[in-house]
Amino acid sequence: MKTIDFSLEASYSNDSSYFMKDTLKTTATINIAHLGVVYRTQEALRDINCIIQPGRLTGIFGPNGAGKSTLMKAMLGLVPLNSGTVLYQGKPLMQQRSKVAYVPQRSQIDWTYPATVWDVVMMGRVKKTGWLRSFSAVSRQLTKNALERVGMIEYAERPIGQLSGGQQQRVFLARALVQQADIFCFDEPLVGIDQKTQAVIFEVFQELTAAGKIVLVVNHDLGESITHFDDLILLNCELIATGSRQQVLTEQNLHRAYSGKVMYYSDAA
Ligand SMILES: Nc1ncnc2c1ncn2[C@@H]1O[C@H](COP(=O)(O)OP(=O)(O)OP(=O)(O)O)[C@@H](O)[C@H]1O
Repeated sequence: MKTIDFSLEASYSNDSSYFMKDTLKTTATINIAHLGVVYRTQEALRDINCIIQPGRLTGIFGPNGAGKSTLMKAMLGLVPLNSGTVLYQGKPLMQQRSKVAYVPQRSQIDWTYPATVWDVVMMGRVKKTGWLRSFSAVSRQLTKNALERVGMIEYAERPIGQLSGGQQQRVFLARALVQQADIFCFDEPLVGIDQKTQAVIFEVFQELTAAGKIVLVVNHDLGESITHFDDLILLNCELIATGSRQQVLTEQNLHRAYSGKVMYYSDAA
C-alpha cells in the first residue's frame, strides 16, 4: 500500500510553499480553556482545560455520556459553548474550519445517500477548492491516492450503502485525507470495524502525526488499542486528567472517571 504523499499539490502546482505548509509545526497547538457546554438544562462539560499537541496521537476517553463527542463538537463550533475558548495558533479554531477534517460517528452519516465511494471522497475536496476546482486533476489524483492508501480503490464505483462498516470507515478516512487539513478529528472511528481496518487506521494516524498534524480521536475502548495513543484526555463531564498516556492511566484517574468500574490498567508499553 502507498503512504500519504503530502507533497502532491506542490508537485502539481509547482508551489514550494505548499510543501512547507506540511512540515512539522511544533508551535501549532490547540488550547482549550474553561470550556463548558450545557444542553438545555443538562451540564455536559464543565471547565475543561487542556492543550492538544501536533505530532502526537491524542485520544479523548471516558465512560458513556462523559462528554467525549460533545468536547469534539464544541471545539469545532458544532455545539455552542456555554463558556470558554478554543484557540489554534492563538486564534479561535471555529474561524479556521478549513484547516480541520472532521469525521463524525458512523451512526450520524446517512448511508442511504446515493453516492459512490469515489464521489464521497471527492466531496472532501469541496471545502478546500470550491465546487468547480474540486474536480481538477489534483483532486482526482488525491482521491485516487487516498483510496489506494486505505485499500478501497477497487470499490471506487460502489454505492457507499453497499459497504461493510469497516469499509465505510476507510472511505471516510480517505475523505479526511484529501482535505489536506492540519487538524484531523475522528469521532469513534474504531466502533464496529474489522482488524484490517483498525490496522489501516492506526497506520494512517501514525503517518499524519509523523507529518506534524494534530490527530484527535474519540474512543471509549480501554483495551489493547489504547497503546497506540501518545496523549489522552480523560473526561467524565469534568476533566479527570490530561497528558501522556502513562501520566493519565493511573489507578486513581481511572477510578475517578469510571467510578471504580474498571480494573487498574498496567501500561507496560
Ligand atoms: N444534542 C443533545 N441534546 C441534549 N443532550 C445531549 C445532546 N448530545 C449529548 N447530550 C447529552 O450530553 C451528555 C454527553 O454526551 P456525549 O455524547 O458527548 O457523551 P459521550 O462521552 O460521547 O458518550 P458515548 O460514549 O455514549 O458516545 C450525555 O448525557 C448526553 O445524553
